[in-house]
Amino acid sequence: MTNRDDHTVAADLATEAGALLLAVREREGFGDPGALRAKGDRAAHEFLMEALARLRPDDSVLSEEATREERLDPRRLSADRVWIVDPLDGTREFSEEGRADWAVHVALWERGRLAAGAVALPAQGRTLTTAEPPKLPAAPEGRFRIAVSRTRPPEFVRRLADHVGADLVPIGSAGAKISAVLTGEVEAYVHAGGQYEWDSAAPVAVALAAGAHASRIDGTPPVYNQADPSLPDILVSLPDLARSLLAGIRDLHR
Ligand SMILES: Nc1ncnc2c1ncn2[C@@H]1O[C@H](COP(=O)(O)O)[C@@H](OP(=O)(O)O)[C@H]1O
Ligand SMILES: [Mg+2]
Repeated sequence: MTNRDDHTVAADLATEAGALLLAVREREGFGDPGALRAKGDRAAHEFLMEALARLRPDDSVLSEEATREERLDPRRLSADRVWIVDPLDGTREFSEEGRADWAVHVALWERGRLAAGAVALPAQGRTLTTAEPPKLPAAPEGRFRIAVSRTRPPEFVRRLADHVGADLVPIGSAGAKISAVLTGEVEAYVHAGGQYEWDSAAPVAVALAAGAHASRIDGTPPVYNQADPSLPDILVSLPDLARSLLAGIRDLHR
């Protein structure tokens, strides 16, 4: 089993789950957003669980949509390889007609590091993947843009933006926001106040493979496949902006 195979598996499964989600949206319509969200979550989760069991039967899986018992299964903690998946990130945006800021995340954690990952953006018709990491844009000279949650923007990010000379761009889904950094729609993503490993594992895998900066907001590396999957804050940016963003965050927290 080569590394290349894992990159391709991640990309193919994310893309295929994304196609399923587009079909669910098409079939169900937007009349009952709660039902649409539930059907999307379930369809993508079941597809990914079945596909990983078939293609990688010896590996563990940590999925947002697993039951609490499945997520707490201690076998994952002694496994060498764990797929960390978010079948539908940006669930709220998925259920809003016309929005394209939702994603499917498939990452592979292997012996302490993210080994492969893919973020499908089905409504944007693209998948970002470690199989072929995106080429990063150059950082702008002057003001830049920081992506934040549409619904739960951390309180300090507004002050951070003023401090470092940036504008805020609200976007749904952690995967869509990190992808926006990698494709040049924004230059950074800052989040704090709550999130889980599946929200960031796949997009961080792609970001790191592309040469972007990805860390906790205190500058330490994000660590995955922990007993408690809470990973409440994250900073992803073009590499040249990381130093001033981390310094700005430190200044504000003093
Ligand atoms: N304060 C918080 N606590 C827990 N999860 C959070 C959170 N803020 C954001 N998230 C999760 O991070 C993902 C991106 O959120 P946002 O679009 O607001 O930036 C969403 O994942 P899901 O859509 O998979 O639930 C959301 O649930
Ligand atoms: Mg999520």
